[in-house]
Amino acid sequence: MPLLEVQGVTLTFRGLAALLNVGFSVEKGQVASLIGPNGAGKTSMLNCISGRYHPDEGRITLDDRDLLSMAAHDRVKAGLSRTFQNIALFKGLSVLDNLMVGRHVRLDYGLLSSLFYWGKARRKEDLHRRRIEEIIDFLGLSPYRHQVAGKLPYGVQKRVELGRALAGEPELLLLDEPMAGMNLEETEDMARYILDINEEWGITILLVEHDMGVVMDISDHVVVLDFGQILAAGTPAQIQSDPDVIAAYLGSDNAAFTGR
Ligand SMILES: Nc1ncnc2c1ncn2[C@@H]1O[C@H](COP(=O)(O)OP(=O)(O)OP(=O)(O)O)[C@@H](O)[C@H]1O
Repeated sequence: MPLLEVQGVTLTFRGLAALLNVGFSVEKGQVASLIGPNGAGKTSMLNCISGRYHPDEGRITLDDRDLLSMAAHDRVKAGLSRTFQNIALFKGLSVLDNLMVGRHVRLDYGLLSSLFYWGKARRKEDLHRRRIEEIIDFLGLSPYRHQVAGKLPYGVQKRVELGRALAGEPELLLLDEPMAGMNLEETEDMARYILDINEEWGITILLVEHDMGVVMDISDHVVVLDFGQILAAGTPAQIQSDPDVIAAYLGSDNAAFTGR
C-alpha cells in the first residue's frame, strides 16, 4: 500500500485548471520527485497535499487516511511536514525556537494534564528537547542555535527550515525546491541531507525540484506534470528515456537529464 496516494485531483482557479485529474502514488521509504516546466502545477499539488489549497475533486490519502477531510494542522499531526519555495521561518526567533515551534505539533499535552501529570509532561519535554538536539547535530546547526534565524546566510536558513519540518517527526516530508538559489556546494550538501533523512531516519520524501541532476541522482521515483496533467511516472532511467517527457519537458535539450 502506498504511503501517499493522489487520485483524480482537479484544482481550478477562476475556471482555469491548475491540476486536471492528477493521480500518482509514493511508496513508503521512497525519495520521489515531482518535476515539470514552470506553471505545470507542482506547487499547487504540494499545496493540495498540505492543505493550503483544497481541490475541487479527487482524493488524497496518507497511509490510507483521508487528508482532504483534515485541516492543515491536523495533517501535520497525521505525519506530514513541508518546506516552502520561499523560506518560511520566524525570522525574529532563534534557530532553537524555530525548531521548537516545529516540534510544537507534537506537544500533545495541555495545561491541565501538565498540572496533574507533571512527571509525564516533563518526561515528554525531555524527549522533545533530545529530538531537537539530534536535529541540530544532524544538520550542523550547533554554531547557530541561539542566533536569530532571519540574519543567517541563505543556505543555513534553508537548513533551519528543513530542521523545523523534521522537528514534527513526519512520515512524509514535502520539500518545495530545496535547492533553489543554492550554489553547487550547498546543493550537494542539501542532496546529502535529503538522502540521509530518507535512509537513516526512514522518512519518505516528495520533493519539487528544477535541478534535474539532483532529481535524477537522488530519486527512486519521478512524476512528471505538464500543463496540470500527469505526463509520465517511473524510475529516473524510465523518465530520462521517455520520448514524451523529452519532447514536452526538455525539448531537444536532453543534456539536462544527465545526472551528476
Ligand atoms: N493562488 C493562485 N491563484 C491563481 N492561480 C494560481 C494560484 N496558484 C497557482 N496558480 C496557477 O496555477 C498554475 C500552476 O502553478 P504552480 O505554481 O502550481 O506551478 P509550478 O509547476 O509549481 O511552477 P513553478 O515551477 O514556476 O514554481 C499556474 O498557471 C498558476 O498561475
